[in-house]
Amino acid sequence: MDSGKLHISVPVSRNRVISKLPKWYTPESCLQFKEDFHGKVKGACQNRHTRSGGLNISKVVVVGDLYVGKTCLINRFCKDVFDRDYKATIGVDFEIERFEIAGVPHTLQIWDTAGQEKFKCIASAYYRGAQVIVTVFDLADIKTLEHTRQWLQDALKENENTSPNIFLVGTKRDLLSPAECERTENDAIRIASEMQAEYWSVSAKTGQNVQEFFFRMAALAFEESMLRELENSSLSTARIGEANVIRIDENAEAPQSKRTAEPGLGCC
Ligand SMILES: Nc1nc2c(ncn2[C@@H]2O[C@H](COP(=O)(O)OP(=O)(O)OP(=O)(O)O)[C@@H](O)[C@H]2O)c(=O)[nH]1
Ligand SMILES: [Mg+2]
Repeated sequence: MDSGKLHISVPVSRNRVISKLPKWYTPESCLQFKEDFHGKVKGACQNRHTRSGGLNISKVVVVGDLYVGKTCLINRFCKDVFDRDYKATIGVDFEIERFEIAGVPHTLQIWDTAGQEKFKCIASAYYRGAQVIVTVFDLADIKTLEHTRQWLQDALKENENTSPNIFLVGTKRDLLSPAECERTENDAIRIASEMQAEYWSVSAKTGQNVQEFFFRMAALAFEESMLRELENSSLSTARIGEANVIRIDENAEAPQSKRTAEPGLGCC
């Protein structure tokens, strides 16, 4: 063991293993048509060369109007549950999801923010450092789609020097007929292309497209993070541990699962 480092071997659950780059939702809604990971990333994964020693984390921030279904979407993926009763998110919550992608461990830190206006300034304090921004709207409530531009603008303001991956996600697909869904999707895809976002329609209630969306997002975030790391470490590379090994700095603050920020601090 390296001095000052603690090695923890925790297996990634079998349903979080991604071996190939997952496909887009539809070709019209997609920005990246490649069928496989970038050649440099595949090479690095095969040789298991990264600098991070396997502690590879992407921060995902989920934003959108109140009641659009952000929390339900995250809970469907992370816990495979659906709650029909509305419980507003107070400030922010977060979930940690660990994956093995192309044989390399990768973690998503998923920040679920409150849509209610009174919590906006608490939530926006957590936008900084996002590698992925997920802008969510309700397919059955068209004005929530119009508001996504503002949500994205606010999230990007806190990430000016980076280029986060952007997704636009329409929820509650189960509430719409196929014809209604198609009409709203056409509008959403137009807005997504203005935002330079990839578009997905999902239902947290039925689970439709939820895993597919999170796998695609995790894989693209992983690829970006690997490319960034390869660029930064072209001279000094270190061999990472075997897959499923996470190396944690003892001095680093350990992330806790599901933490709720205290409301009432600061400006709101
Ligand atoms: N039919 C249906 N209802 C959904 C779906 N997703 C969420 N809902 C319902 O929509 C309501 C709001 O869901 P939440 O996930 O709490 O909404 P939110 O965006 O997190 O809201 P805030 O935390 O206030 O920002 C709840 O009553 C859910 O049961 C879905 O896919 N289908
Ligand atoms: Mg919520």
